[in-house]
Amino acid sequence: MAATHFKLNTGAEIPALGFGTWQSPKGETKKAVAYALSVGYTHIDCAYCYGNEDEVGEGLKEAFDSGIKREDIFVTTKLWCTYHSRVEENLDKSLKSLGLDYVDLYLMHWPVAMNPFGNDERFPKLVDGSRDLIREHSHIQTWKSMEKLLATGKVKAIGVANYSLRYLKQLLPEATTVPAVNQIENHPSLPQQEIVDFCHEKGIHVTAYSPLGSTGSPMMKEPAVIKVAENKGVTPACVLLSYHIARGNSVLSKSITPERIKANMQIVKLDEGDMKILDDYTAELTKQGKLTRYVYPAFGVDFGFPDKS
Ligand SMILES: NC(=O)C1=CN([C@@H]2O[C@H](COP(=O)(O)OP(=O)(O)OC[C@H]3O[C@@H](n4cnc5c(N)ncnc54)[C@H](OP(=O)(O)O)[C@@H]3O)[C@@H](O)[C@H]2O)C=CC1
Ligand SMILES: O=C[C@H](O)[C@@H](O)[C@@H](O)[C@H](O)C(=O)O
Repeated sequence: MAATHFKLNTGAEIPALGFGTWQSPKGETKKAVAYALSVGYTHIDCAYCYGNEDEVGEGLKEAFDSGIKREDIFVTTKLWCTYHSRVEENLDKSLKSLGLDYVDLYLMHWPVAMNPFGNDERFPKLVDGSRDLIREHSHIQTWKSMEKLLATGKVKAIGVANYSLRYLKQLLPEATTVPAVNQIENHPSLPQQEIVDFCHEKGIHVTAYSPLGSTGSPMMKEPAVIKVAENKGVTPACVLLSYHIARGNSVLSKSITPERIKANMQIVKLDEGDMKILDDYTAELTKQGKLTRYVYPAFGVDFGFPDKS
């Protein structure tokens, strides 16, 4: 059987499969979250910048009212870039919207600070249309503020997201607390094996995001994925989600469609032969210089990912 949980460096367990909420629209998010929890998801991934945490909170409330216990659900949310100098304030806003008094995991969403006093609360821009960044506020400074949250009891663990090898190597020598998690884009078109290996070596759990290739699930059409799905008699989505668990990582999938939410709970154990087909596909893309990153917001920052540097 495939793993259902992984242990974090805090000793807590993170469910291997999580439910994503990015781009879940207003009017749909509460239903999607409540449905996901009702069919057995135990891990919900949120973020302040998704602008829908109030509806996620309503979905959580519906689940708690139905008898699901808070301690049985793993909730992650993320510090947004305009709050790098006001970390606890951003956490408090998320907790209020979510209707919770703690989250299981609090992540730095991107290792770059944006202007807290700019022309937009979440996405401030300069007159030339570029993002209004505070380049002199380093991600290490932000991490030090996040470390202080542990004593408040409002977060059970802290971690990072979108950290490349370069950024991890800058952070770790300065960190008092090793991040519990690095949440990164991951799928056979972008396995980021060097980051995964480094994180595993340092006791940092990896969570894969956009496993289906994000909006429109483009990864489901890849012939290698379809081949493994046919061999195993499962769906391409099942292969794409199971791939991470076989690599020792948790995975987040998002949907607002009830049938898909339920179908995405199917995880199977991929064997060496299945993984070889997917790894060969990655090797071929690498050879052709065709690795694909689907999520790369226009910060105008070199985050140190080799495919984007
Ligand atoms: N830390 C970070 O910076 C990031 C974190 N994340 C997190 O990871 C989560 C997952 O990643 P996300 O980018 O949303 O993308 P996913 O790879 O989960 O793909 C979501 C898309 O696939 C569709 N879909 C879902 N299941 C199926 C299925 N079984 N068959 C066909 N289509 C399907 C969804 O459609 P529909 O909803 O219409 O059903 C949606 O269009 C996010 O929601 C977020 O929580 C994601 C990106 C960045
Ligand atoms: O979590 C999902 C993504 O990182 C998302 O939060 C960003 O892409 C954001 O929309 C942005 O434009 O910076």
